[in-house]
Amino acid sequence: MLRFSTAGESHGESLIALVSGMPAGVPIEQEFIDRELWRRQQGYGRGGRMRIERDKAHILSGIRHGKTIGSPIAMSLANNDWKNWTEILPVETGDPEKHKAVASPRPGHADLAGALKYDFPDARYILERASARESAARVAAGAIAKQLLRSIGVEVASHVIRVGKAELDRPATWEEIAALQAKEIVLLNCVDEASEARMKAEVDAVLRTGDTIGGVFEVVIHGLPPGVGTHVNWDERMDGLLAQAVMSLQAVKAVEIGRGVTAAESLGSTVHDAIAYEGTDGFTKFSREQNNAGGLEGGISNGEDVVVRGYLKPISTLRRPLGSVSFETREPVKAAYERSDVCVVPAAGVAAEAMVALAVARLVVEKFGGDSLREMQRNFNGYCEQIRAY
Ligand SMILES: Cc1cc2nc3c(=O)[nH]c(=O)nc-3n(C[C@H](O)[C@H](O)[C@H](O)COP(=O)(O)O)c2cc1C
Ligand SMILES: C=C(O[C@@H]1CC(C(=O)O)=C[C@@H](OP(=O)(O)O)[C@H]1O)C(=O)O
Repeated sequence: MLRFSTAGESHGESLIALVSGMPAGVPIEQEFIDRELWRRQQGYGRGGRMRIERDKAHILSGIRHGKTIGSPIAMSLANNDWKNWTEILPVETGDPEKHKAVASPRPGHADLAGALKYDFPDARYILERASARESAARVAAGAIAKQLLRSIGVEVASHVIRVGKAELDRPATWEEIAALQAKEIVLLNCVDEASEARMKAEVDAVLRTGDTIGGVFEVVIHGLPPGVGTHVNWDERMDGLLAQAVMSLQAVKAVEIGRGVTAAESLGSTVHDAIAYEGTDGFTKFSREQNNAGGLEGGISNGEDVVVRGYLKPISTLRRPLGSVSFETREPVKAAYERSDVCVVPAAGVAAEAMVALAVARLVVEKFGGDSLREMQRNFNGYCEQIRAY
């Protein structure tokens, strides 16, 4: 089974990503992993920390001569900011005078719930792990999954469709979304310049007022054949697995598959994607004129693009903080503020691509099996032949 986990705290020495269950023989480009890490660091509205970090994956195991060898893949990512925290957060017993307490919990962050749960007098050790710094390790792991998917022609990409009240005002094509991944400057990762300008204005407004803003990103999986995922068990449905994968990202508060949200207020006759048999150059001759289902029916891919949206709440650390209570005195105080991002929708979209790629790669490995890439590709090609001849 393809699995992954991460370790590391925001201001610790490094992050770790561990991916196991990858078939042997998958070509892995270091440059691609680092490019994905770079993409996650972009976006208009990020805070001072992104000027300190230059994320790069250091491969520790599982890859030799540019290919996976079937053993677990371990990668480390250095935190450049660590050197500024070695005295404040030493591994060995430290000087209590140097401890930098987070003594007034931030509404919306993990501070209060975490301090209560783990029995800490302040929230420092909670935010260290709750921080979305961890999503960098997910992106390194996701870059491995993406390279596996690429070897059977499956691509994953994302774009931003909303920042605050500014919305992308037209549908985006796969080609436009895919082209965004190659862009050198990522403002708000939007396919439409005029919409992006309106999104930027939303960020500028909160930068002025000391507030923060959320939004919506969309992840698209392109080139997946029908039949991945299953209806037979609740915990094997692809829609459920994608929802969990994306919802687990920091600040994501809702996940939508296809037109899931507006479908709830629409009629069946307009929502469902009528089936035709037109002889296209797809996996089969069955086709659809629209894709409101977002490529999934019964938790199974249906051959259309799989479309997953993630809804982000506004960032919880505010330059103009909300009311809180001091852990020490129990008196009303303003919530803690050191520095913060104000908008992370593009970055969250890149992290969600990684989560989606990992979830789909797991299902692909389950379906097509394979200790080696050649074995997996043979099974994949045989299956494609079978559904073509259906
Ligand atoms: C890429 C990214 C960057 C983030 N940066 C910040 C930040 O600078 N400040 C902050 O308070 N929250 C930030 N967050 C959100 C918090 O990590 C998140 O709200 C917190 O861990 C609580 O989890 P929850 O919102 O999922 O409940 C970021 C989230 C993402 C995805
Ligand atoms: C470090 C990253 O994001 C961090 C996520 C984050 C949070 O609370 O989630 C808080 C900020 O950290 P700091 O307090 O050190 O500025 C962000 O910069 C990153 O995305 O790589």
